[in-house]
Amino acid sequence: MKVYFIMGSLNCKEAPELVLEKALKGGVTLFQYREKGEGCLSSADKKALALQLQKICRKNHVPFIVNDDLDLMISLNADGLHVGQEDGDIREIRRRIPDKILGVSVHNAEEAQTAVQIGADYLGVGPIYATSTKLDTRDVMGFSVVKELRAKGITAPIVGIGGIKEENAFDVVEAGADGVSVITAISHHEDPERAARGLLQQVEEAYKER
Ligand SMILES: Cc1ncsc1CCOP(=O)(O)O
Ligand SMILES: C=C1C=NC(C)=NC1=N
Repeated sequence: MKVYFIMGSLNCKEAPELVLEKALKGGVTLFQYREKGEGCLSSADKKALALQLQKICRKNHVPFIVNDDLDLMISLNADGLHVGQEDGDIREIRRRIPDKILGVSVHNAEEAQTAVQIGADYLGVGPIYATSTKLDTRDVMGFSVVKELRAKGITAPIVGIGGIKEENAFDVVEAGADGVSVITAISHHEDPERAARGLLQQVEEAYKER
């Protein structure tokens, strides 16, 4: 969970395969393929890219997670799925993929408790900081939302998400997250390997403080 890279074709300035190769070299520990936004790939093109990125994750022994698209996840036999609060019935999804990683986006303790009770394997919490990558986010929460979830007894794995970069990753982990998930801090960086390495260093530094 330390450095959870998320991206799709629209988030990359160069070939997504190349960005992912570099990010993995820099120490990314988990990857999510999230093909979303105006003009994103669909059907055959989306599946073709997903297969390419899955192959690269396999080669690097990093789990490959699919965002939202349960059918794609099943057809690829991916390692898991990440869903939001609105992406269909989480109970139903858990029932259909009992042995896969299931990540759920949550925004407060109530949503977190429900997700854990249903059997979520990790929680994506945010947006922690302002982000222009996802336009329909809830209000920016700051890393205190992570502290609150821990204070309310949520012990499940948590990644913070939203506007996270090398400069602020430490605070998110120090607040109690197990890692950070990022899109543009890596995908828009001219050297994705260096970006990933810098994030990993900050996360591991914060681990020592806990
Ligand atoms: C998918 C998602 N969910 C909450 S914020 C966000 C976008 C995160 O993108 P970035 O890391 O570029 O801010
Ligand atoms: C919206 C999201 C929140 N958290 C994570 C980890 N992934 C997402 N796609």
